Amino acid sequence: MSDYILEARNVVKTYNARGAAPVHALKNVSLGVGKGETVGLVGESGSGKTTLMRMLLAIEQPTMGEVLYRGSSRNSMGKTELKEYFNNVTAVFQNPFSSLNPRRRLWDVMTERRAIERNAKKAERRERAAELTSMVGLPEEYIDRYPHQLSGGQRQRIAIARALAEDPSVIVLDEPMSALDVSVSAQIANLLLELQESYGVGFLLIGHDMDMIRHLCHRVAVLYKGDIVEEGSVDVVMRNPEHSYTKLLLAASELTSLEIGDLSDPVARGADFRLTQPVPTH
Ligand SMILES: Nc1ncnc2c1ncn2[C@@H]1O[C@H](COP(=O)(O)OP(=O)(O)OP(=O)(O)O)[C@@H](O)[C@H]1O
Repeated sequence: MSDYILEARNVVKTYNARGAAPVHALKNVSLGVGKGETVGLVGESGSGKTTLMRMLLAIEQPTMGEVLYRGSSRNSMGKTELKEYFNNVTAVFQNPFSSLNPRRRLWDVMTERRAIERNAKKAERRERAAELTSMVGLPEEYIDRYPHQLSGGQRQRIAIARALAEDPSVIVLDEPMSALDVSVSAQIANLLLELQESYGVGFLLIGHDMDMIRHLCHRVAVLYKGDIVEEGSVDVVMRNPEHSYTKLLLAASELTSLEIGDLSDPVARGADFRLTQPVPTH
């Protein structure tokens, strides 16, 4: 048995639309995330990243192969195991402007699952929401706000807080910084590092930004036309990329670093912005 908390094993996904040729979105993909580990998943548009994410979150079923949580196949899970899987494998999506229900206050947004799964009452939910808000570096009073009263970075913090609500083992992050500007992205990256250090949560980080992947990930996998063409520790892959697409991504990131500054620069990374510091401005 592997040590992965969440794992895709030999996953194939083919989309068949009537009258069109089948789309082989995932050909035979195996990828796992261990406890407290951050795995980067990179690949060009259409390579299958979202499809793999949907399989791992059990939003869709693979055509072949399986998804396992703590070694149990999703297909053979009973009701209790499924509940544990859904509480333990959560997600943060790309766009914090569309992923939070605009008609609900933040305490309600963050603890919805607690209400459904545990029939938790309002007082308990508000208490948990206040804890979560401070875990992600926002003032507790924010729980009574609506999403539109927050900046993009603050909304993404709330989306992360919502994903943390039931103490998950793995969070799948789908390009969580892509709608944010560089300095806010750097602050969110620091928050992820701190959350991992404090709570041992594993991350699957989907993205294109090789600087961010280098900064946050232990391992990286490169998806290309539905296959993982390269996988390994970030250091090895970045220093010695083998596949031409990996080389291309790295070359592109070198160009952007020249334009926007290097993330290894502590100021550009927002390193002075820690959870222990006062209220964030973004
Ligand atoms: N429901 C679907 N029906 C048919 N084809 C689909 C469906 N979902 C995805 N595809 C196809 O599967 C392939 C992989 O798509 P996917 O969205 O997983 O790529 P991606 O790497 O996430 O791309 P992007 O970075 O643009 O989001 C694409 O060719 C896409 O058109």
